[in-house]
Amino acid sequence: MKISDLFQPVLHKKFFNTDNIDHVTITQITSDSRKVESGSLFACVPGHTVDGHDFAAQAVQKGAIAILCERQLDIPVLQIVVPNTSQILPLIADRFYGQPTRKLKLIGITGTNGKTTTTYLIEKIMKDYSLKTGVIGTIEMRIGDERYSVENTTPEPITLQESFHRMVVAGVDTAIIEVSSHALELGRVAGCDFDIAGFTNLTQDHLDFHKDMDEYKRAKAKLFSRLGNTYSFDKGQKYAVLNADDDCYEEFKLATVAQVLSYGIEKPADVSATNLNIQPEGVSFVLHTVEASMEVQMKMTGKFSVYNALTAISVCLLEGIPLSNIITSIESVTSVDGRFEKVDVGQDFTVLVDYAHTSDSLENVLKTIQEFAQKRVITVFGCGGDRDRSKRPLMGAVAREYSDFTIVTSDNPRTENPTLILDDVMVAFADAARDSYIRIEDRTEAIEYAVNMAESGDIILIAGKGHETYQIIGKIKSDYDDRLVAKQAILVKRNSNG
Ligand SMILES: CC(=O)N[C@H]1[C@@H](OP(=O)(O)OP(=O)(O)OC[C@H]2O[C@@H](n3ccc(=O)[nH]c3=O)[C@H](O)[C@@H]2O)O[C@H](CO)[C@@H](O)[C@@H]1O[C@H](C)C(=O)N[C@@H](C)C(=O)N[C@H](CCC(=O)O)C(=O)O
Ligand SMILES: Nc1ncnc2c1ncn2[C@@H]1O[C@H](COP(=O)(O)OP(=O)(O)OP(=O)(O)O)[C@@H](O)[C@H]1O
Ligand SMILES: N[C@H](CCC[C@H](N)C(=O)O)C(=O)O
Ligand SMILES: [Mg+2]
Repeated sequence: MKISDLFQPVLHKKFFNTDNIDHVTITQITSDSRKVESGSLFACVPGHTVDGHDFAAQAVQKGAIAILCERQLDIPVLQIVVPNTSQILPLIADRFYGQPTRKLKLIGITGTNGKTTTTYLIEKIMKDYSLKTGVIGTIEMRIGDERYSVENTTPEPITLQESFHRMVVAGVDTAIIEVSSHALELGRVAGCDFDIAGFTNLTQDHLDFHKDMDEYKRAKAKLFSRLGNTYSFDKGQKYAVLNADDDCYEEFKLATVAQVLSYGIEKPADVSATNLNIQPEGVSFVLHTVEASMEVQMKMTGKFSVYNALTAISVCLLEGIPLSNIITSIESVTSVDGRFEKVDVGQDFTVLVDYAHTSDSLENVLKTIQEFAQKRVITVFGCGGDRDRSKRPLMGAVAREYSDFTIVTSDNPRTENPTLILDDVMVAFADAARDSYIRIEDRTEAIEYAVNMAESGDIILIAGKGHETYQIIGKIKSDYDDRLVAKQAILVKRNSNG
């Protein structure tokens, strides 16, 4: 694409080291010098760890023919200087890839918990209705049935727009993406033309990145405040799907010019659920929409699953999918990878692996388990390193309150000292009965301990890593899967018991 076309709408730009930009054509945009190919535009982004400007010379050596930067650099190559590269990048990425989100229906789901599950439910309903879908989120990117790995829940803008472009080429009708608060704060989704924005809930997480809960909330609010008033009106009506039971409801409703469809269980809402019956094998409820009331029998369980279902049902109703089709699809979903996933090799106790990594999600999952637990609940969990420190004692307190026995262990310590992370969690156990908890830093040993102590009818919850297939210690990412470790521990226990 011609540089002159790419930058045509960008204000406050200055070109250096060129007499005429009309003939300069670039073949790729990247903000990572390691990914530069011949003919690239390299965008220098000041990051949290390093400054992309320091890699400009390297990028040119690798074949970059133009640099987008915030200050003129002493390198003899075409430079486009703008006040803030991070702000411009999403817009030119969108332009470079042919404004793909104007050619797709785009659904964004934000909130602290439930994004992955909700996007999965929406995908299932749409696929069953013969729509071609694309999904981007924590676990992976999917285009139709093809799966691709991702680095972030919401990728940086170039990868994001390139992914949408691939979806357009593949004939996708609707893209469904998880929109993280990091993405909203860092402007990763600024080039996206959302049609529907959905909100799950807001509870504490990521306070290492956001200054406080207010700032975290403001980041989430951006998805709704920008919906329908910043980018393009050509695709038709915009909708916000909001959780009437969440404290943010009124604020987000006021923040958006889009039409609001509300859902809820406690408060009156356009789409609501009553008569919840939570069982180990699923939850049933009566669904009410403006159209009808009907009984729904989900194979996923817990009140939180009903919330996720309500969000997905609301989004799909707005997309014009018949209610009966929606319900049939919702009822057919058994589980989402690593969410309340059973590890079953015929043992006489239950083992559940779940991605709960916040105090709210842990509480939801444990409360659900308590609804049907007959014997002891044994919880194995830890907290990630280089992440919100203040959630550690909160998760500890939740585990302590809702478990008969807690095993505190490691979960991706990253560059932090695992012992000190566990110390932060253990604050919650300062005055707990000595026989109600243990700390075992090594996660495999912790899981083995839980399996070995389990008796018939007990329930073990292994929380925090869910679908993850790795453990990050220091900067080393090694293969690790709670489900495989638990399976192995059960088999060893069985063999040693004869
Ligand atoms: C805090 C945060 O979001 N960090 C993201 C950010 O990293 P950073 O600011 O540290 O970047 P940096 O390493 O300083 O590099 C600055 C620039 O120099 C470039 N560079 C760097 C090195 C080099 O050799 N050459 C080079 O060109 C980099 O490509 C970058 O453009 O930019 C990187 C490149 O786009 C991201 O991969 C990285 O996400 C990291 C991996 C991360 O862990 N992010 C998490 C916190 C995150 O975003 N999480 C959310 C929510 C998760 C949830 O759902 O709960 C998510 O959406 O994933
Ligand atoms: N609606 C909900 N409310 C509260 N907790 C939930 C909800 N849905 C799921 N959970 C819990 O939160 C965990 C994470 O769910 P999910 O992966 O769907 O959320 P997410 O928002 O995508 O998380 P992340 O921010 O890590 O991407 C689940 O394993 C479950 O324990
Ligand atoms: N997307 C979340 C996942 C946390 C999962 C947990 N296993 C951890 O590593 O803390 C994050 O990066 O904060
Ligand atoms: Mg997710």
